[in-house]
Amino acid sequence: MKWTDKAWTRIAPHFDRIINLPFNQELLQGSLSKERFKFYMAQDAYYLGEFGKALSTISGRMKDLDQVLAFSQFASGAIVVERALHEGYFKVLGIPDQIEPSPTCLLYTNFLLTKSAYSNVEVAVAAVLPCFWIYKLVGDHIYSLQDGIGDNPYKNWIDTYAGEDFAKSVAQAIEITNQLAENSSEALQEEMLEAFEMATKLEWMFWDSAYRLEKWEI
Ligand SMILES: Cc1ncc(CO)c(N)n1
Repeated sequence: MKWTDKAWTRIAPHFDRIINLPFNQELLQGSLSKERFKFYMAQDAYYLGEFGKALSTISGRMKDLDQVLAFSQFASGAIVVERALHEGYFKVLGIPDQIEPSPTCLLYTNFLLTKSAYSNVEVAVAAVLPCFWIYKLVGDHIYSLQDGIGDNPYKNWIDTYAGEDFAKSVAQAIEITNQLAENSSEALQEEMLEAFEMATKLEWMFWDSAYRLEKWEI
């Protein structure tokens, strides 16, 4: 059994909960409030910058040069999307350039940065995989279900993650993770599963926190 099959079994119930989150249901219907989308966009721009740094760190820790290249391309991809948000949605929605990360956003990005720097590189790769895989599946799900996509104000955003370019990166990330897992001990594979599950939960929390417009209590 491939590592990613085991990983999927582990997170399947979390994935159902992600699909059913009010944020994603309303995004799909196009009824999500501007305020919530704006909050999400600002937090996601912060997230993408830190995610890019984590991917870059992983790139430098890889042995295989094809994998160094793949992760450095993923890193630039994340920063390119961050820049596009700044030039597109930030201007349209009136989001300030300096963003204070919400508690959940800080928790998630710090989790990724810590794993990428201090865990075995196999675990680091497993920790970033949900950022690819979950977004692809959520993007595809929303894309396939929504009626009259032309009318959805969030069409551009949905297209980013249901598109061909992102699909290629996701397939590559999945393949690399399986290659690394094949050469890892049972114990290391289990550690990879734990990191993968934790990141999946953090993805759930990220959408949930945006819907709640999460604030610092102090
Ligand atoms: C929180 C989050 N996870 C994953 C992605 C896609 O890489 C994104 N844009 N935002």
